[in-house]
Amino acid sequence: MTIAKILVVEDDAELQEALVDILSINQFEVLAVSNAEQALQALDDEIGMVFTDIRMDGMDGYTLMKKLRAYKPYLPIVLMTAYGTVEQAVQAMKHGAVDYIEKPFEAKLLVEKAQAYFNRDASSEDDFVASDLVTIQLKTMAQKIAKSDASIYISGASGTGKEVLARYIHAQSERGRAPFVAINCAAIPENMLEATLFGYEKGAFTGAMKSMPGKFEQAQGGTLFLDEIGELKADLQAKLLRVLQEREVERIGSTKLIHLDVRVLSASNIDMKRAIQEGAFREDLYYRLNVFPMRLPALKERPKDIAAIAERLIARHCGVSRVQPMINAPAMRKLLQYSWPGNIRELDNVIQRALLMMSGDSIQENDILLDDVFTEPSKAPLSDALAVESISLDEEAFSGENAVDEMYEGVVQSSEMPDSSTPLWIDSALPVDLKARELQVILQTLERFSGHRQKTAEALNISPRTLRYKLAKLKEQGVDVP
Ligand SMILES: Nc1ncnc2c1ncn2[C@@H]1O[C@H](COP(=O)(O)OP(=O)(O)OP(=O)(O)O)[C@@H](O)[C@H]1O
Repeated sequence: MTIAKILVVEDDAELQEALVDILSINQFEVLAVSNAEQALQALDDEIGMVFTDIRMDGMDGYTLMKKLRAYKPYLPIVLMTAYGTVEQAVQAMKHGAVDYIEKPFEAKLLVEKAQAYFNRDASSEDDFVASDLVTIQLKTMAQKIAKSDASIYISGASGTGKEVLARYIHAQSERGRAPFVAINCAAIPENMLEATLFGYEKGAFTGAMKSMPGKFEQAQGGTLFLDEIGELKADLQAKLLRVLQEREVERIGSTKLIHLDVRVLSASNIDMKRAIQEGAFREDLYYRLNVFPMRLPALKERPKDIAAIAERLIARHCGVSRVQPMINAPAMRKLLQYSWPGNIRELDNVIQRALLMMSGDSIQENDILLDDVFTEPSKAPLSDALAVESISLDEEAFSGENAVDEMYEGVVQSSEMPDSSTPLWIDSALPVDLKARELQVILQTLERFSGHRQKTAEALNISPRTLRYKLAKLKEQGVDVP
């Protein structure tokens, strides 16, 4: 079994050394790196917690946190902030950091945080939230087949929770305490995929400075999850088939065969039957992967999951340091009536926005910003809507007292009218949503530029004066502006 480690990301060599010493003395396994790029490279299933500095050359700690979150939604991340960035750290906690510590800190505090969060990775049975009959049945089925070593192929649209289901199957299996290694076949550059999957020996190709085990080897004793398997090119499909048949792998540049004890789970959101018919995917490989097929329905096909998963997402984003708000009835109705084309990933975004937007102690209807604010009524693509928005933002004339309202008028008038007989402006929810959308665009852009006003104004294509005016307005309304 692998030993979980704490990843420390700190560019100050002396501080890094001190952190490693303190954690090691307190019996934690530690891996230290000096920047965010190295942290992303070092990330594997052995990392059970991250302490990261915020200001670093290259990618900063916030961006790192977001990337880590996308890859490992439950990984505890603690930000180490310098004086003056605490407010931003608090803001970052709304986006998924579980905690922060202000520099300089005492060794005792570091150890307390490590003890509180280390390995509090929630990849447990409770992760796969199931409240709708269809998902409850799927979960029961998953529990049964988890006990066997059968290959399972999970189909379902993007964001329906295929990886969550795969983790659940692994956790329920006898391999549950061994590694779960996930690889997204579409996310790795084609020329690196073979080496990533099967490993390589030092000198096997230019840049192979040292030998590396592949994902198959890393998953020894456990489970390998091959996501977006439909993206594999023909030559790799043939190699994968051979590895699955022989249960042996050969690193690139080596002739030594390594025996594998790995269960393989795979998933895809493309129509594999069609890919086979079109000759893009090997039928023999598909049947080897698909000993047991499971299909995750779209979120709209399992409406009873919406409330339960929304609550779980709120709990995840609030962590231990923020009181978890309730979703009031009109807000919940809005969630239930929506079609969720992006499934749970989209629900996750909506919940994060709501947590950012809300001001009282519960999430209200206006805090729910759906992606269809523009697309559904006007059938115009979101990009068009944003273009309209940025044209409106551009208008200096809008820096007056009624600027916001004038802006919405402009948007409504310049939007394409729906063919239905209901005029757009009769939709009473629209101006509120548009205002909220503007707030969201501004805050996201500000965040992207770490609060830098000039860069934010340039990116939004508005003058710094207009931005200042809008930020002042937001502050007046009680919005926490970074
Ligand atoms: N049943 C569930 N309960 C709670 N959270 C869930 C559930 N299913 C999915 N999620 C959350 O939804 C997001 C998307 O899930 P996941 O990555 O598993 O989807 P996916 O189908 O594998 O997506 P893709 O096809 O794009 O890789 C993640 O944040 C995940 O934690």
